Amino acid sequence: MEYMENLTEYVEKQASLCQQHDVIDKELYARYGVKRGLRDENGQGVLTGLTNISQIIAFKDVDGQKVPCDGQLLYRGYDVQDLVKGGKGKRHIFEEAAYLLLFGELPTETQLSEFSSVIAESMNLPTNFTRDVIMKAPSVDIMNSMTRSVLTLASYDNQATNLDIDNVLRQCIGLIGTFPMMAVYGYHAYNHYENDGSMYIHRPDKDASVAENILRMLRPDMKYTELEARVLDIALLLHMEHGGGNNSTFTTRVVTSSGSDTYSAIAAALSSLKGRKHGGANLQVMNMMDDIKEHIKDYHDEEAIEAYLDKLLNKQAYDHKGLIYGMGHAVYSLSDPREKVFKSFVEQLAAAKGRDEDMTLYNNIEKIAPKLIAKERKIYKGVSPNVDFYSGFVYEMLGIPRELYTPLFAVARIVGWSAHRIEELVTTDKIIRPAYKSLVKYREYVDRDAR
Ligand SMILES: CC(=O)SCCNC(=O)CCNC(=O)[C@H](O)C(C)(C)COP(=O)(O)OP(=O)(O)OC[C@H]1O[C@@H](n2cnc3c(N)ncnc32)[C@H](O)[C@@H]1OP(=O)(O)O
Ligand SMILES: O=C([O-])CC(=O)C(=O)O
Repeated sequence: MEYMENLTEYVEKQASLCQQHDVIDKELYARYGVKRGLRDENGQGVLTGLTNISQIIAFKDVDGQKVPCDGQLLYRGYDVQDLVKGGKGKRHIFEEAAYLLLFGELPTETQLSEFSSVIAESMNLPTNFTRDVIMKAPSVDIMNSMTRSVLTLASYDNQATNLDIDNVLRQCIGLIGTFPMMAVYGYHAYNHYENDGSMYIHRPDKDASVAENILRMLRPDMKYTELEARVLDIALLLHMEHGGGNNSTFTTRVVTSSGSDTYSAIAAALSSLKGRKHGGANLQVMNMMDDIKEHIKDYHDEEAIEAYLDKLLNKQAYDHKGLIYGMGHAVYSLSDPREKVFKSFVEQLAAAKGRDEDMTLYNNIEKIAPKLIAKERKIYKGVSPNVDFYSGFVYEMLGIPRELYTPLFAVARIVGWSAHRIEELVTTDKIIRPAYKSLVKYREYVDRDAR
């Protein structure tokens, strides 16, 4: 107790030194031509690599001018919206896109069936891993629990550091198969030990798809409807991949480039994804919506909604960070195509589940927030709702607990991380090491007794 009090006092005193010595005038970035966040104001990222895995389109060329356009996302050249349409009425949509991202081609029926079986067979953790690792020190933060599980899996792999492509592929497939278990079992352990809920550890069904198995392992009765599994399958497809530059994939590539092992690279990627400005935003959106609902009684009252959002931007509401979660994107301008797909079925789902009033609130935020952000921040490329805006609402309607929203993002994105790790190993083989302009001025050393 005394130690903690002393430490609190000490860090409060010392933190001001960090503030004083670590602040850098934003003007200097422009003066030295350094791009904050490695992007220019139009969202154009500093080029750091080449990739064949996916493409994000946010601008088009009109008479030699670069102009913002509706967003488009291509997985190995195929538009995700076409992948969603092509998967209509089918199972294994996630597995199909995973095959495409990992191996570069759409699978034939036989290839898909073989791959889906391999993934289902890979839903298999080492003996007692659930008891010894996942159930130990359970936490509300399932992303941390998954990270710990991933790092611990390395101890069970006698080829953990082998970087041969077949070995890395084996490890990646193993992680694609076990991520849903780490996430769902991690939740059940937390729910039991920290939340006084019941704990059930259902084994995955080898004949079920990844989406079906998530619902099966999550629910006490292991039951789900075809529609629920299909919606989750599509949600996973939409979250699988987003270029090499998104924070968690770039993390994967950076760690991979140093020659580190698969478990370490993926643990780092998980640590990145959970951040509130990246994959963690889906949880923040829902918590922010709770706060909005507490303060706004009439969801049709656009003036009241605007006033609340204005408070958010001015750090006077919710978490006082000045962000409207689920809005804005580092690259997209007019729209995020994934949000559009979500929206197309979220409306039907909301009507079926009697959530029309909530839908009205979402619609109004979607209409008002971009204009307000554009007014109060310097946005040069346009701002629109992103993939995280509706995903939490969809998961809520599927009865999925909030603790699993960001982990579900990881369950999908492990495929993109895997594809990029393999591409980095196959093709680049050069350590990533960008430069920082140093503002340091040389100082003569001062003896301790003379300071
Ligand atoms: C899966 C994903 O990762 S999708 C993104 C999920 N994240 C969120 O939803 C969190 C809310 N959104 C954001 O914080 C941002 O839009 C980000 C992090 C996604 C992108 O940020 P940036 O790359 O800085 O975007 P951009 O260059 O267009 O932003 C310009 C300015 O507007 C601000 N801005 C952008 N979006 C928002 C927002 N939703 N709320 C408040 N301010 C915003 C930025 O912070 C930036 O301010 P700054 O110049 O003072 O740093
Ligand atoms: O691309 C980004 O910066 C963030 C994003 O949408 C994703 O990773 O899906």
